[in-house]
Amino acid sequence: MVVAQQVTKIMRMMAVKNATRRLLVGWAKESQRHLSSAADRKHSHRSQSQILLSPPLVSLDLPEIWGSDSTHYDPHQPPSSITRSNVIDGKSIAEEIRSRVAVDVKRMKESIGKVPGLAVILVGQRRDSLTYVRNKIKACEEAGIKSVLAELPDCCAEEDVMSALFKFNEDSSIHGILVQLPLPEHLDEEKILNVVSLEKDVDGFHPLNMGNLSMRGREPLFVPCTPKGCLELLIRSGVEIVGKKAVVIGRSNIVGLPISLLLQRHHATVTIVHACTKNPERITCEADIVVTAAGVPNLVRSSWLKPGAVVIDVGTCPIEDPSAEYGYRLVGDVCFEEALRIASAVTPVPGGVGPMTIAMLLCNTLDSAKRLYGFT
Ligand SMILES: NC(=O)C1=CN([C@@H]2O[C@H](COP(=O)(O)OP(=O)(O)OC[C@H]3O[C@@H](n4cnc5c(N)ncnc54)[C@H](OP(=O)(O)O)[C@@H]3O)[C@@H](O)[C@H]2O)C=CC1
Ligand SMILES: Nc1nc(=O)c2c([nH]1)NC[C@@H]1CN(c3ccc(C(=O)N[C@@H](CCC(=O)O)C(=O)O)cc3)C=[N+]21
Repeated sequence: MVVAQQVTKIMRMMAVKNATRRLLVGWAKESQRHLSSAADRKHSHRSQSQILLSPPLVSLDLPEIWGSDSTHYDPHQPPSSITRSNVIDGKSIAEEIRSRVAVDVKRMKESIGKVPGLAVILVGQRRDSLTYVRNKIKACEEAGIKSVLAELPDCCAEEDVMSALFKFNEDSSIHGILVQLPLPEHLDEEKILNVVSLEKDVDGFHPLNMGNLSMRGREPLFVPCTPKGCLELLIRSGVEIVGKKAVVIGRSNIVGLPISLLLQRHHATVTIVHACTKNPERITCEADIVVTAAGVPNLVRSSWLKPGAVVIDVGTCPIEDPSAEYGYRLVGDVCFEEALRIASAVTPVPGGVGPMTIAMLLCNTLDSAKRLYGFT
C-alpha cells in the first residue's frame, strides 16, 4: 500500500520532469512487476521470511527506493515504532528484525543444512570497539549465525590483517567480513578495505559497493548497515521521504556520505552539513528530516530544528561515567530533551540507530549467504 503510494508519487514527479516516455513506461513496467511479486510474496508463506521489502539489489531498472514492509506498517494505524509520544524505538524495531532473521536462518539450516557465517577482524583493544564487537557476536549467536572473531594486537603488521582477510575471503563458511573501524593509525584502512571480497562486504564499505550506491541505475551488493538502519527507521515510522528536505550532518565515507546517497535515492532533497559549513543551524532548521552523524555531543539544539522535523541521531560519543557498567556512557549529537519538545519524532542514544546497525549487519550477512546458495 505504502509502496504503491510512493511509486505513484514518483511516477507523477517523473512525468512532471518530462522524463522520456520510454523510460517512464519501462520503469513503470518494472515497478509493477516488482510490486506484483511483492504482493504475491505477501500472500504466500514466504512472507514470513521477508525481512525488509527491499527490491533485490540487482536490477538496473528498479526505482532507487526501498519501500517499507507492508506487513509491518499500516498507514491507518499509528506506527508502533513511535512510543512515548515521539521517540522512535530503534531497539524494539531491531529486535523484531533480528527475530525474523533468526526464523530465516533456521529455515535455511533445515532446508539446505547451511547457516550464514560472519567474520569480524578486531585490531587493538579500544573499549568502545570491544563493546560493539561483543554486541555483534552476541546478536549473531541469538540469530543462529556463525561468527568468527580474529583478534589482532594493536601493534600488528598490515600483513597480519591482510592474511586474516585472505583466509576469510577463501573460507566458504564465511559469508560476511567486517573489519572493525577505526584501525590503529599505522594501518592503511583504504588498502585493507579494498581487499575484502566484494561478495562478503557486509559493511558495504568496498569502493565498488559505495560507487554503485552513488550512481543512478546501479545497485550495490550491500548497503552500509548504519545508513540502511536509518532509512529503515524512517520508513517503519511512516515518515514520508519523497520530496522532503533532508539535512545530513557529517560526510564520512561510512556514515554521512552513504546516508545522504540513500536519502537521495528515496527522492529527498539533501543538504550536507560538515565541519566547514557556515551557519549550520540556519541550514538544519529548514529540514523536514535531520540525520546527524558528527560525533559531537549536544551539537543539535532545539533552535536547529524546524517544528515537526524528524530527527535521526547516529552520533555515539563515549563519555566517562564511573557509575556506568563499563565506565562510560553513550551520548548522541542531539540534545535529546530539547528535540523531544520540538520534533515530531526523535531517535534516542542509546536505543535508536545503534541496535539497527547490528540488525542490518545480520540482514546483510543472511542476504549474502542466501545469494551464494540461491536460497530464497
Ligand atoms: N550508531 C551507530 O550505529 C553508529 C554510530 N557512529 C557514530 O556516528 C558519529 C560519526 O561517525 P563517523 O562518520 O565515523 O565520524 P567521522 O569523525 O569520520 O566524521 C564526522 C563528520 O562530522 C562532521 N563534523 C564534525 N564536527 C562537526 C560540527 N561541529 N558540525 C558539523 N559537522 C561536523 C565532520 O566534518 P568534516 O568532514 O568537515 O571533518 C565529518 O564529516 C560518531 O559519533 C560515531 O561514533 C558511527 C557508526 C555507526
Ligand atoms: N567496520 C565497522 N562497521 C561498523 O558498523 C562500525 C565500525 N566499524 N566501527 C564503529 C561503528 C560504531 N558502530 C556501532 C554499532 C552498534 C552500536 C550499538 O549497538 N549501540 C547501542 C549501545 C551499545 C552499548 O551498549 O554500548 C545503542 O546505541 O543502543 C553503536 C555503534 C558500528 N560501527
